[in-house]
Amino acid sequence: MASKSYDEPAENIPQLSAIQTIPNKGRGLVATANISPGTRILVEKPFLTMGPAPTPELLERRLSNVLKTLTDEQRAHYHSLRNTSEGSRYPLSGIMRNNALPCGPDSKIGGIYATIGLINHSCVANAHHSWNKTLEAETIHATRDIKAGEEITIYYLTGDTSQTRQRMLKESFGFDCACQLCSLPADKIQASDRRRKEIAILDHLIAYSGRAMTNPDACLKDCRRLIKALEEEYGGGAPTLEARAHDDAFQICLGQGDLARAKVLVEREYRLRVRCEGEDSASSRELKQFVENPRRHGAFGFSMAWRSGITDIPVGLGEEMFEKWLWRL
Ligand SMILES: C[S@@+](CC[C@H](N)C(=O)[O-])C[C@H]1O[C@@H](n2cnc3c(N)ncnc32)[C@H](O)[C@@H]1O
Repeated sequence: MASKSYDEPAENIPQLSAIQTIPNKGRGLVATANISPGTRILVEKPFLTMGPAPTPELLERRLSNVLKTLTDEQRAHYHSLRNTSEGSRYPLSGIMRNNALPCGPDSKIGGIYATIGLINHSCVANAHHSWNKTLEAETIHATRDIKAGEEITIYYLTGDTSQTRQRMLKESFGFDCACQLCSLPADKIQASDRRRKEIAILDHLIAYSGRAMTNPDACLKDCRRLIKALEEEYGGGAPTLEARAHDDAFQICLGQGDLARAKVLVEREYRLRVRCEGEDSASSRELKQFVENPRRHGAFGFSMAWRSGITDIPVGLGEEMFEKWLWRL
């Protein structure tokens, strides 16, 4: 896979962050101004990309060849990155494994970034990273309010209870997590674990084969409980999980021919997507067509038991009554 060196940012955005040393984590990125949710903090092209190779020897050789084509500064940066399999026969591949981000949701191509690659993990992250196909660059968006001086963090992995997370972070990335959640006293971590177990159970129930069709009412209420549990655990910092729960609720209503609720739910899902990826991301664009016309979605009209039209969205209800209507309480 070819490597490319990019020095110019993909688009002009104000400088909102700076690289600093973070206790127990090495380098990291810190906000230099107050940042509100949905703000695009960074857009960056990888200075090196690499796909899988048939053998470890070949991957190591390819990386070695690609590194020769980079500038001294980029090469030095690559060698400064963490390699948790130090001492192994394949040091360059170790750095790649520990630091690359996939160039797209299902992409096997990994990219190495001068700045984004220095963002540390948190189990309650305040930012989201995603590959923007149009810009051919990785973007970082704030998902929660970030105060000037606060560290900007992303998820290397999400979900799971603390023990499982710690084990997976150690196995996959070679570190003991020192994030703000993992540093809390035991009783607070236990409370978080309980919420995460509830989230996992609800996820499982909603996805349970055919239940959305055989018991849509119960499934819709589980979506609402899941969204509430996510808000409680992540404080708005898990918009992709919240978006997925809204998508499930959207499809349940569509399946019952309920265009009014489907429209409200897909609008909420769209806002969550935009908050973490921007309006120009592929998934935001795809969702926009369903916001404009939910009927376009293939799930529409499996049954027409809850039949409604878009004009049936109630107007003039207070927030509480509107939520009661939306979730069929
Ligand atoms: C992609 S790098 C991030 C930049 C890195 N801090 C550096 O100085 O190069 C990933 C490495 O950062 C450190 N790191 C990231 N998140 C961490 C966390 N939550 N707790 C402790 N160390 C962390 C670990 O050493 C991990 O292997």
